[in-house]
Amino acid sequence: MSASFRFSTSVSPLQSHEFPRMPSLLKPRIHLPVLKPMTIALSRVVLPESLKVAASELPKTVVEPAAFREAEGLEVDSVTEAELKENGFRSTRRTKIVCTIGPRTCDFEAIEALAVGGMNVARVNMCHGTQEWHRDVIRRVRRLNEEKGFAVAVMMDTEGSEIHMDDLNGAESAKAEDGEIWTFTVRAFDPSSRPERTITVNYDGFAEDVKVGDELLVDGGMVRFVVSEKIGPDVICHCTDPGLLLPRANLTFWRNGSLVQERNAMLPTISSKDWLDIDFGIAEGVDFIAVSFVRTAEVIKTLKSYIRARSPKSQISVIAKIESIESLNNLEEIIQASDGAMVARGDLGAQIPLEQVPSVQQEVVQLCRELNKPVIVASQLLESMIEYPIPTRAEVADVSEAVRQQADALMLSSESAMGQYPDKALAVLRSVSLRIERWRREEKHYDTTDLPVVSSSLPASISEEICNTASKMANKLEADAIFVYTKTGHISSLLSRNRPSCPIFAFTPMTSIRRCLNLQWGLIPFRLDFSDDMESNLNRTFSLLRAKGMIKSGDLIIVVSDILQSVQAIKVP
Ligand SMILES: Nc1ncnc2c1ncn2[C@@H]1O[C@H](COP(=O)(O)OP(=O)(O)OP(=O)(O)O)[C@@H](O)[C@H]1O
Ligand SMILES: CC(=O)C(=O)O
Ligand SMILES: [K+]
Ligand SMILES: [Mg+2]
Repeated sequence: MSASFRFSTSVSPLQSHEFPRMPSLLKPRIHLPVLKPMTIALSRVVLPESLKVAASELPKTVVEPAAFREAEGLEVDSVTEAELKENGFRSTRRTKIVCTIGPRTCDFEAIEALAVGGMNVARVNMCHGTQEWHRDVIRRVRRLNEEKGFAVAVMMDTEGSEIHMDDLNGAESAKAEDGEIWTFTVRAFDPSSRPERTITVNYDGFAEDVKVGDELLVDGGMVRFVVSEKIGPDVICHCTDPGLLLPRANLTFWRNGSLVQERNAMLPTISSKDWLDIDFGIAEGVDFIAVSFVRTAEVIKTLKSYIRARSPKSQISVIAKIESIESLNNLEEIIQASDGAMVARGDLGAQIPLEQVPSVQQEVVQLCRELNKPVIVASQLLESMIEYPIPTRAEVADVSEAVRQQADALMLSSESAMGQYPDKALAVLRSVSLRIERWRREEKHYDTTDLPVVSSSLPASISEEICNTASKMANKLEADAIFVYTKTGHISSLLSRNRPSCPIFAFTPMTSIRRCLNLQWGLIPFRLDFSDDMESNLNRTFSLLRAKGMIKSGDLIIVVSDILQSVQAIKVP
């Protein structure tokens, strides 16, 4: 067995001989003319009929995201700082981590522990809890960022119009045994009047739509029932696969081996409750809105123009959750219209045969990279860690595969929301990511594939070419880091997309952009005010970073900026 395959419990600092440095390379420059920044025209908001009622219920004022403190100098969190100081650039983690915040992790200390453990994005799922609960969580994340210099972004995940069970009147779960008779109904009950083994379903057409003989799958098959009789609003079923029913668990029904989806298709992707949650998210200044059960690109476009109209200055990115058959049918248009995508394997696996999930994951990850959109791989990565302190070997293999595919981010769901070991689960994602990334680099597995052109105008194409060139240069010269100075964040995403072998230090004057960049592969975002004079920006950055011990003389840096369309290779003086 070669040394590089030897197991270690911690990620050891890489040996210096692994990164031969360029002997005496000083400032070769490739200069291109400075180009005018592009202006983006705002389109008018046209809400479809089905959304108009919901939208009219919303407050009329334009909501601005809450103001964030813009610190002086260079803003970076202590965890990144320590990591860079101790381990050097090469060993920083490239794959980002999203943690779902739930009852287990909602207090300030638990959120801080996740941030210290490497959480890049905190996700709140509007399926669960009240807006007040989520508001408290979002504000705690913001306080943590302000007090400790973190750039943890907040992602709000919409409930969507899936069919699901009620909240079991607050019970943690209910056990369905083999052969038991249960009633699924559209009638609602208060806790005192709920008949035994009766579940309310959130969708009025339910009893009309199911047929005797249909199979009812809870959470994609965790519990299974067969419909034996229909009595008015009540659907009588017997349990064929026993298990635990969890509050608000997702329901699908299957007929002759196929998912019944006609009815789902009539529900709006963004329900009236979702619009209220979206308004709440805009008001609270969330960084990402993840849209559940996206079916078409239209809904993404509508949401994006809605956000622009309500909060013109906000930087909210819209993430399309790929978790339905329709989303697969319209995949490219949906991803093109979005600011990123999530492979939401939980619901996806309830809609397509499980054995198709891995190839869909690979396809979505690849397509996102081609279209320059960040992609998150989500659900059941470390499911067993809800209960156990170590993952199964199969789970580690699954995480490794997502890292090997170079997805931008991995996501914890129940593991961090309500599991017993949120910090340990996070540590597993972190160490597996580091190990697999290092393995790829050692095997020189970094990508040299030519990515398709994404830019549609000349200035944008120039930026894109510069980023492709800079990444290739960084790989060939075995640079220590790429520095990118960006006001909008766009060029840093074009660098990230190349998956270069060294990390990318992204300097941006906006706190909100810094948070958004935290979802993207390989970017280490810093907040920094910079001028149009790149020479002085560089000198300032070098001295700030050197003072913090985060870079040292002789480090080879490739520099790109959206001020000056140029690539520079510089040795830190
Ligand atoms: N805010 C919350 N309050 C209470 N429980 C939560 C909360 N957020 C998550 N949970 C619990 O954690 C579990 C996993 O959370 P997560 O949001 O990832 O799953 P999910 O509901 O299956 O996702 P989705 O509905 O987006 O497909 C939930 O089923 C729920 O039990
Ligand atoms: C995350 C999510 O929504 C899913 O996996 O279904
Ligand atoms: K959701
Ligand atoms: Mg889902």
